[in-house]
Amino acid sequence: MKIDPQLLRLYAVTDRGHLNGRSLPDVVDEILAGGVTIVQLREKDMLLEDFIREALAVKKVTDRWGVPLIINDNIQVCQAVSAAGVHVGQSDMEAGQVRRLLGPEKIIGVTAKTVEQALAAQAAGADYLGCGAVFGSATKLDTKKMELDTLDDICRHVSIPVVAIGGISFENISQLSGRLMDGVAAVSALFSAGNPKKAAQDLREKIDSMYSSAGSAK
Ligand SMILES: Cc1ncc(COP(=O)(O)OP(=O)(O)O)c(N)n1
Ligand SMILES: Cc1ncsc1CCOP(=O)(O)O
Repeated sequence: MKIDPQLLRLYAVTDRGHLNGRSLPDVVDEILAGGVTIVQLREKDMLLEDFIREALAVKKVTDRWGVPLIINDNIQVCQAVSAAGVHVGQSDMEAGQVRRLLGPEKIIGVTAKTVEQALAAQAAGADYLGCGAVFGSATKLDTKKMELDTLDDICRHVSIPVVAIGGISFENISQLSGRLMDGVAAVSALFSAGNPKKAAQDLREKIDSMYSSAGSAK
């Protein structure tokens, strides 16, 4: 397995919409100080050169913490900044094609909403899966809620690690206790927090206690 499942424990997905005047690299620095284990730069509406400039600034921070930076959807940006990998969804470039373009070393994450999609992504060379939205999401409105039993079903069918995403907060994260995913991904719980470092610390504490009582997911 290319990616240590523990790297996915607390997966931060960025959203500049939540920054309230703060700079993205600064907030990323704070959440990394709080215990985030991997960062995905997610930009839906940015010119390539701006995306690359931002990715370089964020990568400076993630490199300082020794944490991988994943780029949402954009292979060109991943290659331009030597990011650790790319995350793609079901309506983005197909995972096998991403693997052919990026080669064997880069991390490829794929969104899977069904066991069939999960198995296809794994067969195509995905290194981890993102599954949700487990609690819905106000950040991504074009996503459907995923039942927690579907999340577990996907985890049982694949050997690559799985991260749950969608509406996960300090208040509801305990509902994931005993579920089979390897980690949780969050946007608003980290990026809209008044104190992002504390938000990450609090989530990380809950996650660590979930895994110390439940043991490893697989
Ligand atoms: C870790 C993780 N899981 C799922 C997603 C969703 O990806 P996708 O389906 O491509 O949707 P967008 O993020 O592109 O809106 C993700 N980004 N990260
Ligand atoms: C990118 C993505 N994919 C499924 S839900 C989601 C957004 C999660 O954001 P939040 O943690 O704020 O609900």
